[in-house]
Amino acid sequence: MGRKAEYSEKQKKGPGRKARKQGPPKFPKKSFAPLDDEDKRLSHRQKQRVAKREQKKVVQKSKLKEKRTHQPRRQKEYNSESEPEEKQQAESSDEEVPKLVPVKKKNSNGFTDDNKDWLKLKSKKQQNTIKKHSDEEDLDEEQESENEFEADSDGELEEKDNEGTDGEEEESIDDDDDDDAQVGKLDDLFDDDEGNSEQDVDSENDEECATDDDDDDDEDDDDDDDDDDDDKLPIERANKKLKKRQDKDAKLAHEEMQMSVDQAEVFHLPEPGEDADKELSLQDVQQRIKDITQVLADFGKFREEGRSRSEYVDQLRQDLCLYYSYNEFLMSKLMDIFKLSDLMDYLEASEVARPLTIRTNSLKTRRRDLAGALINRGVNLDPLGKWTNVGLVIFNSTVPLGATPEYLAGHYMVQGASSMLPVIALAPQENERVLDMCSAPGGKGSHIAAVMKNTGVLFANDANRDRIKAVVANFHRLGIVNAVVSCEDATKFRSIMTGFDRVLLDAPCTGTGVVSKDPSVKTTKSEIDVQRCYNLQRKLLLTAIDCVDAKSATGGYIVYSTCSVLPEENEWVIDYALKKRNVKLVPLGIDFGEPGFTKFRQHRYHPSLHLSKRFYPHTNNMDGFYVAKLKKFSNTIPITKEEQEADEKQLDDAIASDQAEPNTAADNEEETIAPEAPRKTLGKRAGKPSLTDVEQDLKKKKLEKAKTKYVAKVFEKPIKMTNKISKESTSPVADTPKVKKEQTISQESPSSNKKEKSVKKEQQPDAQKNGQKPSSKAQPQHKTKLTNKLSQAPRMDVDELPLLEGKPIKRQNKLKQKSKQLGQLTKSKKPVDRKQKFKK
Ligand SMILES: C[S@@+](CC[C@H](N)C(=O)[O-])C[C@H]1O[C@@H](n2cnc3c(N)ncnc32)[C@H](O)[C@@H]1O
Repeated sequence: MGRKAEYSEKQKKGPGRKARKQGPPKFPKKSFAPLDDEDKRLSHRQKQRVAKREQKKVVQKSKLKEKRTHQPRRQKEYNSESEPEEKQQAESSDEEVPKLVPVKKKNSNGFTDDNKDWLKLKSKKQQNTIKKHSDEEDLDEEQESENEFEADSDGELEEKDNEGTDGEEEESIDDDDDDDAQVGKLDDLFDDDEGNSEQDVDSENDEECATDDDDDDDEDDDDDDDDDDDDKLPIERANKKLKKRQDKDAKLAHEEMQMSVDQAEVFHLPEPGEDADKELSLQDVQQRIKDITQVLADFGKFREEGRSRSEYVDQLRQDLCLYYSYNEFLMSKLMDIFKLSDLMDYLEASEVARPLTIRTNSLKTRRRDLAGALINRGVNLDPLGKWTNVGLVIFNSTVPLGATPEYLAGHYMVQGASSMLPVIALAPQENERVLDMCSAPGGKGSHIAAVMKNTGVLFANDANRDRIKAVVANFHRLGIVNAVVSCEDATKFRSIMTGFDRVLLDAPCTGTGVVSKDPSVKTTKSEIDVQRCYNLQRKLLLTAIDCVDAKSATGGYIVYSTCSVLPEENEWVIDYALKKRNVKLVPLGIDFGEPGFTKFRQHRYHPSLHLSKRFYPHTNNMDGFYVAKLKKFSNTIPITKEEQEADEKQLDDAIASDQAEPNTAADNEEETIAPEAPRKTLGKRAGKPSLTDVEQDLKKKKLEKAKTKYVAKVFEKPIKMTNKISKESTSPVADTPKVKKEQTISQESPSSNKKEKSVKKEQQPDAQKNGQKPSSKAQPQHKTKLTNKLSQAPRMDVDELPLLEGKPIKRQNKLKQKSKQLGQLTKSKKPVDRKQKFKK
């Protein structure tokens, strides 16, 4: 492109020149113009280089020829020592060039290329001595490569040289077969270039030395590589060099990592009692949990010398208890159930509340309509999952879900996702006879009735008289009309009614699966609680099986469920029933959840137990739950009547002893449940997954204790009201605690303080409390009567009253009412004169 420069004389300027085509560009003469012939004269040094290059090319061509024509001769010539002579000959005649081939055959390391694979120099010294022999040759080669380098920088020259030699090369190649020529040419170039590349290789080695001065191991390899490099093109050499460097870097990085791993600080497991000396923060504990987890993950690698696995596990258990506020018993159980990684996930998930879910009451509305109505009220919701067509998950709401018009109209039930699973597994049919053995507060029972479309008969039973009220209330609200509600001890139900198509046993349990809802489970459960539940559950399950008719046309199924994750309350119970009755496990018809255990520690269960399912908060985002479905295939009992009676007796004894056993729960409850007393459990919120029986007992005890305290405060005060009141009151020892008690009361219920004071004045002293014999029998009887009345009064625990009915608000008022009633009751009995006497 562009115009050609013209170096002739300037054109004369004249008229009309602007209209003419613009002339070629003009340069100052000879500034950028090509050199004339006289200017092409080479300097002395350049001429030398050109001569050298010519000479080299001739040598290369001769070598090429020699290779192809005298291949066998090579070996001989390699051994030849007459290099200088041969070199001279090669310079003198092209025909004699083949004889010169040995010049390049012996490489700088002193052995032939053919042997280089197995020969290696032992030391650099040896290498140097061998090098000396080829010094002369090397000098030449160095000179050549230097020339080449200079020529590279002198582009024009090189181009010219190549042009000059191309013809010759082509000629020599034409002599041979084309393919051979190509292959041969390349091979030979690689063979012959040893001298040429010497300088490059040296410089390369220098570089490497600079970077890896102390890398002696690599030295030999490098030397070997040098030989190869001699045969390579510059770009190949550069590539190889780069690769070599990368390999070295990778090797170094690996070594460094290995060193850092080896030198990594070994986690120090604290000695027993070491923690007592220092103050541990929660972060420290958390870090230690992480460290121990890491050690246990690769015990062989990270363990501290002389420490056993059990020591680490013990420390981990302690730390987990501390961090997540569990007692050691429950933490040990969980550590047995879950793998370490799963355990962490489970514990973490249990710290977080599960999503709030509701179940559409299909007797009154459709899920779509309900969702629309609630969305209009500012509820953000979604269908719960594909597995249910009635569940909705609530993300957030601007209105309380237990007080919406839809709730009050019975369009939905607030119910945990896991609570829907047992009914899905039970799959009740229309017009069947179904028994819900432990029904209160009626979450699953109402679900059953809805699935049955209010047809057939649902028997909803619960042993707890108070809780059964919640069942009635919920059934009314939800429009259930096919239910018979009973309040019986379900263990005796086989003598009440049998022949059911299906039975649901949502058994009382320890509630270890619902710690996110009730964190007290973490610290209150003990071995005895588990044992107690296990015994009751076994008895209830055998009864449930006995109540089912194996010949039912549509059913013959029993579903067993708990909100516990302990195998003792789940797989153990089912395994027991499989042995004692003609039942088999069948699939639940739920396609998620973990399979039930077929073995747990040293225990082995029936293989079909994998058909039962476990649901976990960390895997299913629902409360820990267990569901098993049994099919009764025969109404006969596979054990003899004696065995059956023996089993019954054994279970009864176990249950009785469990009840007599003092509660070892961490709250130091002193009271025990009377064996003959019905296992009255305290209320739960409607729709909330059920609390365990044991837990309910615990709550009951707490509540009763609180109430007893309250009553005692009211009725103990009259202790001071004896005739010796004035004497006693003067005694500082006797007075002090009483004053304290009064203060406590006034703090707790200021409104009733006056009445209490007046009661105190009138009441006779509690002789037993004072260590004296009671003066009259009537007084304790009266007290007992009132206490019993109180204990029979509806429980005031928040959980007892269905949250969704908004009753908890009344709790305080009820207490006040009760105190008022008591006050009035005692007031009416006050003799006036005593009051006046006291005033004086
Ligand atoms: C897990 S809850 C049932 C929850 C219920 N299925 C629901 O979905 O709302 C266990 C129930 O078993 C009851 N229960 C405990 N022992 C019982 C017994 N021997 N007979 C009948 N019911 C009993 C408790 O009162 C408690 O309400």
